[in-house]
Amino acid sequence: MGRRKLVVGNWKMNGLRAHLPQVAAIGAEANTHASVEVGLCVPATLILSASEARGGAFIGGQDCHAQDSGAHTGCLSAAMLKEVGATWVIVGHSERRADQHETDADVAAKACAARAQGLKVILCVGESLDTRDAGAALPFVLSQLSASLPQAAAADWLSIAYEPVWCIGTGRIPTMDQISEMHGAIRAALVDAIGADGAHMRILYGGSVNAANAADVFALADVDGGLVGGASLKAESFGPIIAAAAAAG
Ligand SMILES: O=C[C@H](O)COP(=O)(O)O
Repeated sequence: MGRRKLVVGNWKMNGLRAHLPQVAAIGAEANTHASVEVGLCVPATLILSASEARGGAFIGGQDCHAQDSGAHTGCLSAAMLKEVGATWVIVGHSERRADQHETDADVAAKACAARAQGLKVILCVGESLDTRDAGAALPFVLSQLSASLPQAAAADWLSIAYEPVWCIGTGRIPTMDQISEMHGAIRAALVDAIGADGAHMRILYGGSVNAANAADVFALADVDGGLVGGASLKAESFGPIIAAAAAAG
């Protein structure tokens, strides 16, 4: 469907100013693979300086509040992220769903708030190991997707990341058949929910993506790139993942 590969690093709660040379190196890597859209979602404290060092990569935040402003101590609005240089934001990461008890409705509201500020959004979904082992991964993820999908969802500003919780930071990934099955089901659900534009929306795989498995994952039909945690912290590990996306076309 002509979907451009999208590879995004999520630095989570990692990175100080001393790590900015890695942003520059990854940005330079992005420039050598123009067929791939590359981004880094860094800690909010680094967004401004990372935006100045970003090269060919975009800079994003890792969460935003659903409100534009107000009495929400410690929270950041989409407008605040945008003001310091973010052009994308992740919402609904499983770590926030677990640690901050974010609901599907919260996630949908955050996505809408980001969209209202002109930010592009990566919306995360994914099942736990218990759910996978119970044979309920597909209905769980599709239900989560349906309930988290924001109003006016469209491929030009929204991407979906399928991140099985049991694969995040564990070194485990699903089988290629399991990834294909889930991404195909998400694709069908998107077309069902928003119509033909659902065929253009990018669906990323996330969870222990590394240089050794990226080529196989990115070659799958409905995998349009990756959301990468640990391996995105350094150009030497993220660069080969970007290159694998470029090779997969
Ligand atoms: O947002 C990224 C994911 O949680 C994946 O993290 P990971 O690549 O360290 O497993």
